Amino acid sequence: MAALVTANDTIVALSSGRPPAAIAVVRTSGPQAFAAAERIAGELPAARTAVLRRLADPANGSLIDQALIVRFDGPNSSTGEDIVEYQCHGGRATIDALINALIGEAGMRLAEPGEFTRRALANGRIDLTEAEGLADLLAAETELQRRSAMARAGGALRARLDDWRERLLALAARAEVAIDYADEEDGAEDVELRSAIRMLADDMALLVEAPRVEPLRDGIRVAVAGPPNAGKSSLVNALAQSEKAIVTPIAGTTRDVIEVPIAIAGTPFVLVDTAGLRESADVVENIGIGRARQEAEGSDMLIWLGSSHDAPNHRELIQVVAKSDLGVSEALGLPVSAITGQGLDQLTVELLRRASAMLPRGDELALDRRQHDLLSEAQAALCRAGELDDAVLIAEELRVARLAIDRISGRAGVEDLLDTLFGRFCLGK
Ligand SMILES: Nc1nc2c(ncn2[C@@H]2O[C@H](COP(=O)(O)OP(=O)(O)OP(=O)(O)O)[C@@H](O)[C@H]2O)c(=O)[nH]1
Ligand SMILES: [K+]
Ligand SMILES: [Mg+2]
Repeated sequence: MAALVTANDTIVALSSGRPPAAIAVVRTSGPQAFAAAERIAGELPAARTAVLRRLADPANGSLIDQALIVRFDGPNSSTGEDIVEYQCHGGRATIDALINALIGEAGMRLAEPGEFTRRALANGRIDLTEAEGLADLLAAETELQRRSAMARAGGALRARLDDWRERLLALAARAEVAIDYADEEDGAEDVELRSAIRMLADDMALLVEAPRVEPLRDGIRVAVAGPPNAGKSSLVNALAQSEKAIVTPIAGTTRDVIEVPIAIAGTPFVLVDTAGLRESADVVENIGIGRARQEAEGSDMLIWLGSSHDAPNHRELIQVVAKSDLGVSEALGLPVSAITGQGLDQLTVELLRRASAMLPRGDELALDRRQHDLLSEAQAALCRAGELDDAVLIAEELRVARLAIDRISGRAGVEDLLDTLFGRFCLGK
């Protein structure tokens, strides 16, 4: 893998949570990590053995703290570099004193967010899919999010990609042989090669079609839409069990799109309250209505409170008949009442039922959009290759597929992506 960062600097950061706390973990990684630790803590312990040491500031000899220190030797460390971890007392002043002493040493500086992980990636300790999984793991708030992120952070996707890459290289080698012996017409070998290519394409197709990470990461977007005064905001509040949206008897109360994140049984949803759809002369309301239409079409699910004749086209449309306590005139749809609570349980069950088809199950592998698009590219190239006769063209499609796989794992062409990714990390990770 290409070197992505020049690691002449040794980086320092508080890797544990916000102080004060019982214990803080300060990490250093880079070529000066051991030398700095020796000056502050004295002789270093054997690798991967925690020892208690007095920490003193080399600048003036004053005692900073008594702390456990652990040393990890590169390249077999989490970053691939020499690492020293300090587990000191977790008071603000203690942490500051230690960090100041560390960055006072030659070649040492504060780390940027995600920089430890970035170095792990640059040194091939993890691949891009594991770094992305780690970012999701740090952000996970529900149990479902945690398990899915764990699978990716733990290298399940990396292993799959590595396997595919090996197979692609082997197929490419066979295609090269076919090019060299093109004149000697060995039809049997061609048929075998093409069927091996199609098998690989089928393997990839399974993951291309699997549920995606985004609805799990960001919550499944459920638009609540319909005519003015249909009871949309009341329904959102009832589902969220909290008065998030303004409710009045005045038609046209809601103008902006209001997002209310909720978790139902560990599944993340974002309820989206919208402006009532109607012809309006009001400029502001019209903007809101435009946004409401966009949400109604673009959301993962749509709860529709209007007449079924006016319902927008949506794959996941849930037709409800609101204000059922006032009597249900139209038999089509699920009767719900924000006032009595009728139908709310059935509605939640329906949301969960549809959600389960959109979400990766447990630790089932799932891709995000970028990974999905690249894997589709690879798979499409293999499908084309499986139909070709000319070994030169087959070899070219195999190369296209391998490049796409390499971009998923970060072996090729991802520099533009790294800043965005590591911006999501906390300091010290
Ligand atoms: N009886 C009854 N009244 C309801 C129910 N839900 C809402 N209402 C009333 O209907 C009126 C409109 O409710 P909202 O929730 O503001 O309706 P909306 O669809 O968000 O309205 P806009 O944002 O203006 O489009 C309010 O007076 C609510 O109290 C219900 O289930 N039963
Ligand atoms: K209203
Ligand atoms: Mg409203």
